[in-house]
Amino acid sequence: MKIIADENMPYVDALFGYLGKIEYVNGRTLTPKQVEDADVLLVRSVTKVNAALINNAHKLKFVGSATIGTDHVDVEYLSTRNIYFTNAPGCNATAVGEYAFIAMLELAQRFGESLAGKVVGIVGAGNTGTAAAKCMQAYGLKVLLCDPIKALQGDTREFVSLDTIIEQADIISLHVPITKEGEHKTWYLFDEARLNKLKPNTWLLNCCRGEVIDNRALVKFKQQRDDVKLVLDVWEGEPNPMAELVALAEFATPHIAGYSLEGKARGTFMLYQKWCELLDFPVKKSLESLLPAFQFNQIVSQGDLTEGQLLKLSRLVYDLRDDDFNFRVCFSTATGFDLMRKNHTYRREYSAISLTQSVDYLSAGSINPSMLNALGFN
Ligand SMILES: NC(=O)c1ccc[n+]([C@@H]2O[C@H](COP(=O)([O-])OP(=O)(O)OC[C@H]3O[C@@H](n4cnc5c(N)ncnc54)[C@H](O)[C@@H]3O)[C@@H](O)[C@H]2O)c1
Ligand SMILES: O=C(O)[C@H](O)[C@H](O)COP(=O)(O)O
Repeated sequence: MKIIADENMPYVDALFGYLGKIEYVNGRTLTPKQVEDADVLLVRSVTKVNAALINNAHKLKFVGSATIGTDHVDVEYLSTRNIYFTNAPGCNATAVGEYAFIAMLELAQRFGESLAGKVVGIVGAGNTGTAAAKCMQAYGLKVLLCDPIKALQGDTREFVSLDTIIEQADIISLHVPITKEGEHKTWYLFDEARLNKLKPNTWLLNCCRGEVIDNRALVKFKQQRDDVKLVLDVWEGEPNPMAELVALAEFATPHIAGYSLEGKARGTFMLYQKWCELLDFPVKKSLESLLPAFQFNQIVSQGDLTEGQLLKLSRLVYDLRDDDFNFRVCFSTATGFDLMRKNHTYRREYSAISLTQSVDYLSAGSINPSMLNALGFN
């Protein structure tokens, strides 16, 4: 069996190696010729899987995308060809949630503010939005959720309108899929008119898809409204984001909010599980056995933990400043965006750290251990 896999997908050898011959490819430049004799195609979000790519791949029976988003796949076409398709819903939700939370801690520190006490509006309360909300709520922040689709589906959480979020939230974090049609379409959800409604000093984070914000309008808006702070992980026109916008963002990264080792491993693992299920093979491997122990896997706390110390602790698993710095150096070269993603050093999730507290830990005013556990620490 021939398995074609994106070179940026970890653990393919460990999970699929015994099933066939694996060939690694650059997902962005993959050609029809390269997939012609594939039985299995494993991709990430940069590969457009459509008739143009797989028309001549007559043996192809399985396409797996180790991602949450599916906007790069023509799912209808795959179904007309009877090719099984699966993605990996939720695989990197924790990574995205922690990225958003850590970015907020970073903004607070950079601008001499306290994150505690702020109201956060989450737009899109699915896997990543819920993971982000979990961190915010663990830290005691008031969270407003906007998800008209979930509300209609009977989700029992409390939801508010997007207008309410814009009016009331100090921080807005976007977690919707990109959709171009329908009542709830998200393409340019934040257009010029909506951006102009943002209240003073709003922090706006986009970790979902670049086109959810009209990037040109955002440049114009931010040039006039520097009180608004931006954290942008995704961009219109990837892998070539607008240079003006990168310069205006407080934190800028190349679509790596979901790039924790756990998140990427989970993505590949979910495809492996689906493939085994389909062939009625036993699942012989476990996700835990793939992950190495983290360098700082145990932390002993000697006392109070302030917001600044929580940020320092968070930087052990993920230092956003490094990615922001490296991105600004490399994004404008022809391959900079993709190379940074390819060579990205895997960060870990909070769960990679176990906390042990010394007896005097629980003093007044400290961030207590149950809060850290709720954030995701072990
Ligand atoms: N930056 C990254 O690395 C990264 C990682 C993972 C996912 N993503 C992107 O984030 C998107 C969301 O991921 P997820 O796992 O949370 O998906 P999900 O499907 O679990 O949740 C998305 C939610 O958005 C809601 N929604 C849709 N249209 C909306 C609208 N107009 N207003 C408010 N809510 C709306 C849906 O009802 C759903 O609950 C993915 O589709 C993907 O494009 C990016
Ligand atoms: O949809 C997703 O899951 C993310 O956008 C994904 O993690 C992006 O990473 P890529 O697949 O491009 O490596």
